[in-house]
Amino acid sequence: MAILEIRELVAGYAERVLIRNLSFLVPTPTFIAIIGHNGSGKSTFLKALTGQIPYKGQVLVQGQPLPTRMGAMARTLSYLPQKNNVAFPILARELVVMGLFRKKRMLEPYGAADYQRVEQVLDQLHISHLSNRTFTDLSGGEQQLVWLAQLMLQETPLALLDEPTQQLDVYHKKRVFDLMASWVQDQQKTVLCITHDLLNLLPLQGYLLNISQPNPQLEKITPETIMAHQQFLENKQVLVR
Ligand SMILES: Nc1ncnc2c1ncn2[C@@H]1O[C@H](COP(=O)(O)OP(=O)(O)OP(=O)(O)O)[C@@H](O)[C@H]1O
Repeated sequence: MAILEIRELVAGYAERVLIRNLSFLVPTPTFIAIIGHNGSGKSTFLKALTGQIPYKGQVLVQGQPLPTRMGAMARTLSYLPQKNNVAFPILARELVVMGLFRKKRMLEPYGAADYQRVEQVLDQLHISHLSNRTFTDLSGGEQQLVWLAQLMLQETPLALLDEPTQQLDVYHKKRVFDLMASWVQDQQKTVLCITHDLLNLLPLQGYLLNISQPNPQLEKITPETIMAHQQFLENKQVLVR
């Protein structure tokens, strides 16, 4: 049974279809880099998968349609949007621990073991020093890493990430791509990640999905395919749909 199957997905906004008849099948846990020009519809695709905008077609995870109830969806899928705002001062570790919400009963407090898990993921991201800092005081890149830590705690079979490395320095970019590779290889997760950092994909195993192409299809990541898509994106104008 396929881990993920997308059948004839059509999505977009009023009068503006951005994703047209997209179909692909992912047989085993894998990494998929979603690439394409600004405005080509990458975030729109993930918004459709997370039920934030209406779509036509089918999305099957382990043979089952994605649940529409938020609680049930949270067991299958974690999602890191491109922008995520917090309007109140909260310690980084308190934001991260919320990644365990679906494992808790209503109003059940977080305990020592939960905070230990938090410290583990902060350590994996090499940001243990941020644990006790006020989230709203952190830099853009630091905040991005804290959100990633929260997503890691959710431990869902499918993770959707919208430009998780956008604001990161080269060290943390590499760290995050390495971690995503390990979620797939060691934990059998399927990761869909929007990115403009094509060169960071070179050491990874998985697939590219170029949403700027007229009929996007999965292509195996190899140095040759990455360079071909890099050139395509550098030279082709944005497709106006
Ligand atoms: N709610 C909306 N209503 C109408 N149009 C929208 C809406 N949200 C996004 N769009 C438009 O849809 C197009 C695709 O947007 P989307 O965010 O999917 O692009 P993207 O490929 O993720 O781009 P980027 O690389 O810049 O993040 C853009 O032209 C955007 O202006």
